[in-house]
Amino acid sequence: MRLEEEFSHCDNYDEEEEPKTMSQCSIGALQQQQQQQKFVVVGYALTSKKIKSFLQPKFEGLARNKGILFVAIDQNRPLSDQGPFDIVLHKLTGKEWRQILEDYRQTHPEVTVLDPPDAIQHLHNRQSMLQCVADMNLSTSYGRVGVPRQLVIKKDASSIADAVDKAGLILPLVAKPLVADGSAKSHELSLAYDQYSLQKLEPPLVLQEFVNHGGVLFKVYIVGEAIKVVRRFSLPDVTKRELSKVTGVFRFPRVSCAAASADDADLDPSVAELPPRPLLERLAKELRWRLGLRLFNLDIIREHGTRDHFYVIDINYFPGKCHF
Ligand SMILES: Nc1ncnc2c1ncn2[C@@H]1O[C@H](COP(=O)(O)OP(=O)(O)OP(=O)(O)O)[C@@H](O)[C@H]1O
Ligand SMILES: O=P(O)(O)O[C@H]1[C@H](O)[C@@H](O)[C@H](OP(=O)(O)O)[C@@H](OP(=O)(O)O)[C@H]1O
Ligand SMILES: [Mg+2]
Ligand SMILES: [Mg+2]
Repeated sequence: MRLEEEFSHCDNYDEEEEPKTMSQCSIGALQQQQQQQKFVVVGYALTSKKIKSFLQPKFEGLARNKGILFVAIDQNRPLSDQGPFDIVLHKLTGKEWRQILEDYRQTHPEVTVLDPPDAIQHLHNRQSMLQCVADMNLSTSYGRVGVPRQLVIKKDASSIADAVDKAGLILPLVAKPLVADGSAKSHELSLAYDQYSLQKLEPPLVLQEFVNHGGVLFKVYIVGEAIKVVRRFSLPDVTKRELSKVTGVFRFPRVSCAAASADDADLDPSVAELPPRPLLERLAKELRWRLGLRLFNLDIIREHGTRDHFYVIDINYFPGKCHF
């Protein structure tokens, strides 16, 4: 079932209505509302960090006014004893949890599990994450979309320089932990400027060619068939001059996450121009199908000096700051 269909019978709710919190709704009023129409019940299993960022009271109130109820899943009780749910929304890691969800999907085909755990697992490895984009080889009259050239190093830091040389990768390189499981460590990235310093890196990792993109990236949020694009500040370009002078490996912070939105900044229009909508729609549609996911975002950059050469550098499941 399409995500939009799940919510379609909520469409007669007044969007402008002021959201009410649970405490504002009297039990009687809630029961009356429940009798009048069917609620869409979303069972959620999220980390406390995610609950804080995503399930804010205002959002829950707005959802309730639209006929959508969020109910916490108790991880200490069997999932089948809870609910009934129309949707299970989750972002937890661990083999045990994945198995619980897979079993539940088999026994409850009428419930939409957002999203299937195996499909999400695909994004937890930075190599398999971008494989779909590479396979797609998208090239249209609006532009082309690829992934930066990259190399996986499973172990042995002393062999990295040779491997990079053999693969013909061009410095500087972005070093990213191979596993992207949402842990703080999985977001510890660094930029390596010279061959000699590569031995300082800690495998397992992915080494990706750094693509100059004018210091701005685009985050494309995908929720079912809806997409939303925002600008974020990113790493600045590395000039040839800088590359010839600088040596070493430099850790960098989660720049696109921490940085303020670049949407209102005074930017060079050729850098700030959003990627063409038809190109993003085609990319999103294909990725939804290939990844089997309905709730994710991707980071895409435009190669500086070009109008239409794009690179996807990251894909995240159920990201934090959806701007819908
Ligand atoms: N190949 C690349 N070329 C240029 N800049 C890059 C490249 N890869 C990453 N970056 C920069 O590093 C940042 C972090 O990289 P990436 O998005 O892969 O990490 P992440 O930890 O998964 O981020 P997120 O918080 O979005 O999950 C990007 O937002 C971008 O600024
Ligand atoms: O909406 P954007 O700016 O893209 O930020 C998200 C990141 O891209 C995701 O990688 C984070 O999720 P993980 O920490 O599970 O990777 C995600 O963390 P969250 O799931 O804890 O909210 C966000 O920080
Ligand atoms: Mg990213
Ligand atoms: Mg990421």
